[in-house]
Amino acid sequence: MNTVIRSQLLRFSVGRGQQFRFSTAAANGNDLVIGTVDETLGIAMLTMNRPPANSLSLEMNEAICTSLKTMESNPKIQSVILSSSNPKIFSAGLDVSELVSPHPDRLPKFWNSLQQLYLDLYGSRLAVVAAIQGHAPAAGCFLAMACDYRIMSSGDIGGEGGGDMKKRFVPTIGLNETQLGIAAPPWMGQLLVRTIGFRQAELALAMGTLFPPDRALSIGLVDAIESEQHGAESTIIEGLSELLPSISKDQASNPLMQKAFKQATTFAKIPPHARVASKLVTRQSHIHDMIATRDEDTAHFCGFVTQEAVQKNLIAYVEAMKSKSKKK
Ligand SMILES: CCCCC/C=C\CCC/C=C/CC(=O)SCCNC(=O)CCNC(=O)[C@H](O)C(C)(C)COP(=O)(O)OP(=O)(O)OC[C@H]1O[C@@H](n2cnc3c(N)ncnc32)[C@H](O)[C@@H]1OP(=O)(O)O
Repeated sequence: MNTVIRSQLLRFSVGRGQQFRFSTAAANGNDLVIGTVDETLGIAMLTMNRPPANSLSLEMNEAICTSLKTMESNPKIQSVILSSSNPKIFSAGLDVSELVSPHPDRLPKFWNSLQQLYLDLYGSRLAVVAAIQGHAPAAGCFLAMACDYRIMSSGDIGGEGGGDMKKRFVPTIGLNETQLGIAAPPWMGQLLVRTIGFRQAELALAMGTLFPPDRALSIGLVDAIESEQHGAESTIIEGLSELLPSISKDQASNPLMQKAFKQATTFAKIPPHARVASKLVTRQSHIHDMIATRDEDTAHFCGFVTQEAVQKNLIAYVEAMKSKSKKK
C-alpha cells in the first residue's frame, strides 16, 4: 500500500518494499527536485527538475538543500546521485532573473540560499556523485564541484540536424562568469583552485573558460567521462531503474547513469565513519571559512550586483540570451 504524506514543502510517497520517493514542490506546485531513495542499496537519487535550464533560484536552492537534508536524515543512506531531468543541461547556474533589478529584501535571501547550498552539499555526510549529462556553466559547475565525484557526458548524444550534417552535442563545464562581466564569488573561485590546481584555475577564471568533456577530464575538473549511447536492454543494471524517477526512466540503459550508479554503490560500501572523517580532513576548514565570512560575503555580493555598471551588463546579457533562444 502506498502512503502519501503531505507537508507544505515536502511530499513523501512511501512505495513498495524499501523504496521511498519524495518531491519538493515549488510555489507553483511543480516539483523542483525529485528524490528517490533505496534503503537496501543505501543509495538515493536527487533529480533537478526546474525547466527550462535548472537555473538556481532562491526556491530551487532551498529545494535541493531540503531534499539533501531529508536523505541525510535517513541513516541507511550513504550516497546520492545528483542528476538533471534535462538531458542537455545539468544546471545553467544562477537564475539570472534573481540578479537583474533585484528586490532589496530578496537579494540577500537568495545569496544566503546559495551559500547554504554550498555548505550543505560540500559538507554533506553523504558521498555525492554528479551525473553531468549536459551543460554546467558558472554555478552549474559549482554544483558539480561541491560533489564528491563527477561523471560527465562525452557529448555524443544523438545530435541535431539529422543525416550526414548531424551536429554533435558537446556539453561544457566551467566558471565562465568573467565572460558575463561579473566575477565568480571568492569561495566559488577557491573551489575551482582546490579542484584543478592553482595555475589552471587562475587561467580558467581570468578567461571564463568553458571546458568540453575531454579537456575537463584532462585537468581534473571531472573524474570520468562516459558516452550516452544507450546500451541494449540486456545491459540494464539491477537497482538503477527502480531508483530513477518516473520522468527519467528511459535513462536506465544510459551508460553515464550506470557509471554514476556503480560509483554511488562503491561509495555506499565504504565504512561510513571513515569516509566522512576523511572528507572532513579536506573540506572542514573551507566550510569554517565560509561560515566565518558569510555576512561579509553577502554584503559584498549585494553591493557588487546592484552597481549600475553591473546591472547594465546583466540586462544586456539576459536580453541576448532571450533573443538567442527566440531565434532557435
Ligand atoms: C570581485 C568579487 C566580486 C564578487 C561578486 C559576487 C558575485 C557575483 C555573482 C557571480 C555568480 C555568478 C554565478 C552564475 O551562475 S551567473 C549565471 C551564469 N549562467 C549562464 O551564463 C548560463 C546561461 N545559459 C547558457 O549559456 C545556455 O542556456 C546553456 C546552459 C549553455 C544551454 O544552452 P541551450 O541548450 O542552447 O539553451 P538556451 O540558451 O536556449 O536556454 C534555454 C532556456 O533557458 C533559459 N536560461 C538559460 N540559462 C539561464 C539562467 N542562467 N537563468 C535563467 N534562465 C536561463 C533561457 O533563457 C531559455 O529560456 P526561454 O526558452 O524561456 O527563452
